[in-house]
Amino acid sequence: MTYENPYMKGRTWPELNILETLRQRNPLVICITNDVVRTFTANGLLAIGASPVMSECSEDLKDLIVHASALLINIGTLTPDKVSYYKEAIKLAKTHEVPVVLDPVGCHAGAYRLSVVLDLIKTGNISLLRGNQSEIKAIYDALSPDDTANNSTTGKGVDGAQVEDSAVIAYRLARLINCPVVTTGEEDYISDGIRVFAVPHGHSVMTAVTGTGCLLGAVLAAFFSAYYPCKDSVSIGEFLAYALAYYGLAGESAVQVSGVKPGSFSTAFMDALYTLDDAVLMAENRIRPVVVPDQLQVYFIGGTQDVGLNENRLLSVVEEACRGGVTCFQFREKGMGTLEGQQKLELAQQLQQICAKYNVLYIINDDVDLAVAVNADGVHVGQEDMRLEEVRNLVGHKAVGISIHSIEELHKTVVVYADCVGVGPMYATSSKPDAQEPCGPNRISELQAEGLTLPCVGIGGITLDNAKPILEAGACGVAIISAIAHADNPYEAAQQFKHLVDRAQP
Ligand SMILES: Cc1ncc(COP(=O)(O)OP(=O)(O)O)c(N)n1
Ligand SMILES: Cc1ncsc1CCOP(=O)(O)O
Ligand SMILES: [Mg+2]
Repeated sequence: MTYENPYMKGRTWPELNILETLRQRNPLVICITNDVVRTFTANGLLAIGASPVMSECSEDLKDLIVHASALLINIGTLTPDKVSYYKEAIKLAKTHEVPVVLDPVGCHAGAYRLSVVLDLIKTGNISLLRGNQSEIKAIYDALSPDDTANNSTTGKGVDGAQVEDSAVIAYRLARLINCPVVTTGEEDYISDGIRVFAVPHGHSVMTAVTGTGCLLGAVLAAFFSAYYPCKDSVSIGEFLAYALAYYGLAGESAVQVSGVKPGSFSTAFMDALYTLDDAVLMAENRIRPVVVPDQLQVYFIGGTQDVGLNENRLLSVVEEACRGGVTCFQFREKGMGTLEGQQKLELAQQLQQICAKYNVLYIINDDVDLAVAVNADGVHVGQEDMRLEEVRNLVGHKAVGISIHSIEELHKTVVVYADCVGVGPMYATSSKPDAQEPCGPNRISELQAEGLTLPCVGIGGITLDNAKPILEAGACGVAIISAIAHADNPYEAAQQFKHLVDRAQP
């Protein structure tokens, strides 16, 4: 039986034909790249169906940029005289609305490289930053406004070492510099500053072939040309996750042919980039949504039932809460007199626009069909709602949250299908008439001692005065209805919760 979404009235999301779109467009990718990888990059771009051109001076670039779909700047063989060219290229790209991918090769290994990269980022016109985990961490450490960044450098030379919390760093850096960040390593991560995805594809032999990292930067640049036609059905973060998955799958399939032999692999990899198609990409990708603790810090929940059944009031409270610094919003429309059908759909879309404006993660409560119809960032379900496995099948790479009240419920929950957890009620609540008995903050540490590793928030009866023990017990954040929705000033309330969580966390 085919799945009917009541909000979509026979309409379905169009199939994602990313590779076909890219190949049809045959995008011109201008590469300002390093001396070591030019041929490999050009061959790789041709193999994926793009059109490469290498450019070495601005006189030439002025002519080329008008036809370009993307510009790659790779600082691999950096010299001082190249820096003004990079800057001029970025300026030209901005004038012609051409996306710029920056590959900050080796910036963790030398202060000069790092200062150049920071200068280029400061132009505010980088569309995607792609580096290995050490490079991305070095940039994050240099730009991070607080002392949460650890200024130790990891890795030497241009090959990166594994860096803990790469997903968190990608998310934070994407927000800091306002552009998507890809960080590659044993597992790759991409964040657009709202969502985070893990892409566990590729093969270790790829690190034995010089230029595989640099070619990835060029490939990601080419993918920008295929994003526009897909943008209504997939976020830029998820789209770039597909690009990473394609690249890694090509690596895996090449190894099947070549074996673990760098020379033969190199040839087989070009063949695989050329032959891999959308059917394989869609069927075999192992892209995983990741919820990082930062996304859950201040998790506001609301529906018209929380604001006197007044839609406009809800819109304004949510906008104020987003402006005040909530990191996540859940649309929970539930109870007597609340909206249904088309009216609920329209309100969900308006709320989604507000969240997008403030880079706030947008979750739908209970109503999986609605989450699919509006293409929300995620969905939250409880123990009595749709089964997690079924939810996962319907929502693909959206974030999935689950409620857990007790150790018994933890044992009943198939956590592999979930990405985060709401634990509660922590305290007595008047916002959920059918809530269970309060379980108190210690329930969080008990669940973690019992094996819960997913990031979690406490929920239920939380105020500024009783939030701290929840964070001390191990929650990443607090989920709140009334303390924001009923506040005289929801903006200030949200801001105070954000300060409280920031202070409580290292
Ligand atoms: C973040 C978060 N945690 C828990 C809940 C409660 O979900 P559920 O138990 O399904 O109850 P309802 O909210 O559906 O009444 C939640 N919504 N969000
Ligand atoms: C949805 C939900 N789930 C458990 S308690 C609760 C209500 C939280 O609302 P409030 O923050 O007003 O207590
Ligand atoms: Mg529910």
